[in-house]
Amino acid sequence: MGLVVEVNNITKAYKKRKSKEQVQAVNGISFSVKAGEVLGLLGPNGAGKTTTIKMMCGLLIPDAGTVFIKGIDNKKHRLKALSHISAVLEGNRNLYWRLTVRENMEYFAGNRGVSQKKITSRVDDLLRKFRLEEKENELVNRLSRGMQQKLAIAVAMLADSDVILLDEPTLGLDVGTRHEVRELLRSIAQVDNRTIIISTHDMEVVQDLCERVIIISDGEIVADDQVSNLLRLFDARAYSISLEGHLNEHQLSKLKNKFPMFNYLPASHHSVLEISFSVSEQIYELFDMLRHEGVVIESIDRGMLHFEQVFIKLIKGEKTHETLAQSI
Ligand SMILES: Nc1ncnc2c1ncn2[C@@H]1O[C@H](COP(=O)(O)OP(=O)(O)OP(=O)(O)O)[C@@H](O)[C@H]1O
Repeated sequence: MGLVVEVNNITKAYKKRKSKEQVQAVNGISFSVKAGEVLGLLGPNGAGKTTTIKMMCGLLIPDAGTVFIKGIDNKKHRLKALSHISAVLEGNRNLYWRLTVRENMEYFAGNRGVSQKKITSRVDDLLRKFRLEEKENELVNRLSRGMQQKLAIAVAMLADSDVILLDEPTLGLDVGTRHEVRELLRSIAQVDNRTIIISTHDMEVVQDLCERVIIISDGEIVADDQVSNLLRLFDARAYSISLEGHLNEHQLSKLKNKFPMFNYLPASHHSVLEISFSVSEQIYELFDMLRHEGVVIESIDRGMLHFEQVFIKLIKGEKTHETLAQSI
């Protein structure tokens, strides 16, 4: 499979408004994306995800580094490179609020080069697929946030772009609409075999949709791997340990000093320690410590991890990209 997106060592600093200080939003990020890949960009607030997306779709020019879309430099041949991209940015900024749903679709279809003959059938098709037919004559500013978001994604689907960039597609949506948007994205990814890059805080989007995830923290990549690999790697080191009786304050603080990532759940006659380790040998250190403190272990089970916990570990610097690669 060919590379559709190549991001090479991009950096971007913003000037703070009132001072001369600079914020280094993106600090030397490189990655490439293959045709048909669904990639998640994850990171805490202010990590640099939106800045990265904006540099990919030509809304911001990197201070250094290059972005190639289908082998075309998006700085030197901006329009040609961008003809392969559709982007849905935060806040549905790509919609005209005083036009109706259908008018928006028709306007953008023409704008993205869909031939006059095909516009009606293409728009009808997408309105049906996105379940927006009943709202086709509604002004966009009267739509709910979820409908606006669905329309913004439908608009991005009008052109047959090779790459779809989505910035926070499920932000601020209720549970039902979030689910619906996830299902739509899944069908787009599966049926159309397009390259999709999604920046998100929504772990369900990552776990359900993305094959691969890049985690950004402070403008740098801290992990770049298949979601399944990351889950497996940390899953093997997560345990749920049932203890006789309860731990006292002193024992808890000793644990905290040595193993910062644990959950202590006291029940009536026993307690449960949910704990995960950065290296598996640490479990023996835990056994030693518990034995030394006279704590009796009732049972040990393998813990279940959700991607959210993996994410928190990576952000806390438990593993870097290099060490992850070595340990897989
Ligand atoms: N226009 C701007 N002017 C100055 N600083 C900015 C501007 N846009 C972003 N920043 C700063 O750059 C850094 C990266 O911001 P960015 O929006 O790319 O992060 P993000 O990962 O998308 O965050 P979030 O998840 O909160 O949307 C942050 O420190 C942010 O405050």
